[in-house]
Amino acid sequence: MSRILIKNAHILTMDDNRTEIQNGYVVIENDLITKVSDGNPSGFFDKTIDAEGNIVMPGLSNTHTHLGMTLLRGYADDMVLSDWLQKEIWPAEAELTAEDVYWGSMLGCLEMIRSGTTAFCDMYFFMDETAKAVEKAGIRGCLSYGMIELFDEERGNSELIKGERLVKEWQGKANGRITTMYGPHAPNTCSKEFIARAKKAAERDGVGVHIHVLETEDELNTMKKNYGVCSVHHLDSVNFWNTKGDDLTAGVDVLAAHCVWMSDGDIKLFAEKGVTVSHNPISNMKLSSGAAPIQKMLDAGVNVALGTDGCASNNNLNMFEEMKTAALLQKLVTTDPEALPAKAVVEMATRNGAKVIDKKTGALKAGNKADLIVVDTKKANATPIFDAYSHLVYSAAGSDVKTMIVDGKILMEDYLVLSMNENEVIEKSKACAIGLAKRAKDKKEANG
Ligand SMILES: C[C@H]1O[C@@H](n2cnc3c(N)ncnc32)[C@H](O)[C@@H]1O
Ligand SMILES: [Zn+2]
Repeated sequence: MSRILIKNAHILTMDDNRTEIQNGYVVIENDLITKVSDGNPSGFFDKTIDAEGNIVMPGLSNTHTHLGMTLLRGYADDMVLSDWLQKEIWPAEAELTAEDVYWGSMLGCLEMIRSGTTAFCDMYFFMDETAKAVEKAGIRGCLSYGMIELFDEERGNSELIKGERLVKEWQGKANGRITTMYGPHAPNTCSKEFIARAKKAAERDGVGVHIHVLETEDELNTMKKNYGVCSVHHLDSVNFWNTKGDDLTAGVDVLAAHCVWMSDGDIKLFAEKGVTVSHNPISNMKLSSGAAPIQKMLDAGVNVALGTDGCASNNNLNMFEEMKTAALLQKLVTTDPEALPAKAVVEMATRNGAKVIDKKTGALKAGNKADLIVVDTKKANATPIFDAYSHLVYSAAGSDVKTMIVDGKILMEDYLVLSMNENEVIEKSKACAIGLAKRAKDKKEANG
């Protein structure tokens, strides 16, 4: 058995009581937390980490990513979503290879480790490669193959097979660090019949579903024009939002990314059904998609988590930036400075996201999995700290994350990443990105 002690910590447990402990310690035995307390620890430890008064908290959960897209960081900016996807991103993605996605995913894992994200929910292609990267990097990943049916039944059949294969092969692998979901892309790229089939498969396999919904006003208008209802009600007619399953036995998580154009009725429905929303404020602002009504969702009792979206629309995976932006955006659009206070944002970025990834993460307490970070407070931007939540949201940087433990393993210690060769990942992913961009450009020119 391996025993790790983290001592002299300013602990934010993020448990049900949001207990905050000054001068506390955490004991980790193998992959689990066995004690979180103040006072003096006793016993023998294989490894002691002196937190020196730094903040120790659950690792952050990035609940909406397209990790292989990390290679497309900065590939096409300053465009409207439909043009951006159809004219730039999808043609480039058509040139992706398995090797590209492996190194893009490794790069994404590296960036997440360096900025405090211990777990993420992904939807992309060549997912075996992302799974291999997660296995190697040591973090936690909830992976879905992005199924784009395009209202073509035959294409839908083959997409569903790919989605199923990921679930069958990877669910629970890497000591449970890898989990899976079904990922029907969106209600304006997939028919509701197809999305309903994906949901049924998820219930059968006991895994969740991950979808984009009401990201743009254009989606809302198109759905209303074509079906007479918005995306949320369109999919409610096939029970897509039910988290209990048709037979009310097998509960599955439903993760809805963006949710910018939600009506009050949609919000009420999500609260009743127990849907988790992944709010992606930076991507929504960058693509001018709009501002999701997050304070309203929280008031209605919706479980709202936070995500960065892919690296081509953000353009990074830094959850500290996402936290600050989320808070500022709600204050701006509601003209209410009390909207989305710092503590609520930290809840979104930790425990709320953890609910759809692994229910034994997202809070530091005995019995939970040991997924945590140490945030360095010996910094100018961390002086003084009157309130730890305020510091994390309004002043801290991703690069202040000093040490990370996932599943009881130290992935980064004192700013040194231990689970991969950082230079190799940067060089290999850069070479892949250059090759990918060149193939995409050549193809574009050949097509005139
Ligand atoms: C899984 C699929 O989702 C696409 N994708 C990436 N970003 C977004 C977004 N903001 N909205 C919709 N789709 C997106 C990826 O480019 C991939 O094609
Ligand atoms: Zn997305």
